[in-house]
Amino acid sequence: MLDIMEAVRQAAAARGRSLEGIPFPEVIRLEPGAVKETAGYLAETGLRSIVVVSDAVIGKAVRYELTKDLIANGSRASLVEVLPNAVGDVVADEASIVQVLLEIQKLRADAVVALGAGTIHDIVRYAAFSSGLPFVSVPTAPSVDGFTSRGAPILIRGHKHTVPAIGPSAIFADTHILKEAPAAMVAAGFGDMLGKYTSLFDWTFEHMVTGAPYDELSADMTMQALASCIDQVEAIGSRTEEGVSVLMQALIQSGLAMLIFGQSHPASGAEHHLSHYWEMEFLRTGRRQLLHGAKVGAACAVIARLYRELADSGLPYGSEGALPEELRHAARQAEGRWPEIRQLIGALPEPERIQAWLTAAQGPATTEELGIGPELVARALREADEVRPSRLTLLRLYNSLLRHQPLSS
Ligand SMILES: NC(=O)C1=CN([C@@H]2O[C@H](COP(=O)(O)OP(=O)(O)OC[C@H]3O[C@@H](n4cnc5c(N)ncnc54)[C@H](OP(=O)(O)O)[C@@H]3O)[C@@H](O)[C@H]2O)C=CC1
Ligand SMILES: O=C(CO)COP(=O)(O)O
Repeated sequence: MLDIMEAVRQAAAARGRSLEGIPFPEVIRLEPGAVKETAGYLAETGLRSIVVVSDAVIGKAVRYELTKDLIANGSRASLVEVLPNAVGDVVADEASIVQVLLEIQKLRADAVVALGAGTIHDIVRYAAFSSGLPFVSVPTAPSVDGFTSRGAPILIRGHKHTVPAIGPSAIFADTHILKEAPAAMVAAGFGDMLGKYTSLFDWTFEHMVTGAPYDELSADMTMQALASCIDQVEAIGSRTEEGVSVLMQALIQSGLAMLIFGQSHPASGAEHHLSHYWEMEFLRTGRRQLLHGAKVGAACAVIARLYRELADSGLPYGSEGALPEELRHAARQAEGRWPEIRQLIGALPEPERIQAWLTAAQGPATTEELGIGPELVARALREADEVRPSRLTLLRLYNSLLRHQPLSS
């Protein structure tokens, strides 16, 4: 398998792009048995007082072996099981973060290990960042692209904010462990990657109509990671060693693209805003959470359908004069550049194609299959852009124009 960092360096060099100052992980291992290297890395780095964070779901055997290795390497180790909320979900919220912070303080820790999937990583990246400590990533499922990113999407008083934090100092992705992850989590990782079709479109759109920063290297890395998953969808769905490795490599690469750009634009557009909206709604109404990537995959098809309709109908102009200046300017730009924008929308896969890929990856393909009803889908389409008002997705411009339409008599 191609060394991931070497591929990044080559891609950057081909563009004459400097990677100076970007806080990449020192070590990226994606191989069978990689978890065994964790304790040695920490000891060699002089990090001896380690808090290992997981939740009860992770196999006791992995936690036991890791803790045993840390002690054998002369480290002090403390294991924290993040507790679930009232409905039984471990979520990245204030309570979980404080639970980890208290343990870090009690042990006077030098470093924190995230042993888990996306949620555990976000709790740890924020708690470690707040404590000025490094964290090491040991992913247990190829379910999200957040392992190597540096933004932490966390729930504060029920609202999903993404706050700056840190990426891992090292990542030990053990394919023996990843391959045993539930099929639904593997399919969710594929769904998170499929969402890059619409996130990359939205990023390009925002750049075109507002001049917001765009980074070709991050965009190309993300697109290439997505293409490798499409290419291997059958192997991913069958959870072969090769399929799971390709998926995990893509998720790491997509996370690195966010790390390089410094924000999540390459990986997160309107499809993520729909997913976050549904997550917040489930939390508010006391329902058990759905997997992030499963929501993103289904939302990608919903957004692709809407954008294709807009390509045919055009945006609902007429009220742009009532928009705040920034949005008014963007609306004018979008009007002027509509032929190019239509062409970009035309390059998005058809929603049915997206759903067929999700099915091939053994995941839910539609919002109905996920248990998200039509009313909630429609409401999210109308309101989800408010989850990230600073991002000018096509959904946000469309909704802003609709919201400012004069009331008809
Ligand atoms: N920072 C970023 O850039 C990104 C962050 N995210 C965030 O990630 C979160 C979602 O993470 P996701 O991975 O989908 O789900 P979770 O981390 O919530 O994991 C879901 C459940 O699966 C369990 N689990 C993990 N690994 C295994 C395994 N090998 N076998 C059995 N069960 C396992 C988890 O336990 P455990 O908790 O121990 O892992 C948990 O109980 C969201 O909050 C999302 O916003 C998503 C993408 C990017
Ligand atoms: O989930 C993400 C990328 O997959 C990041 O999401 P946000 O941009 O909403 O933080």
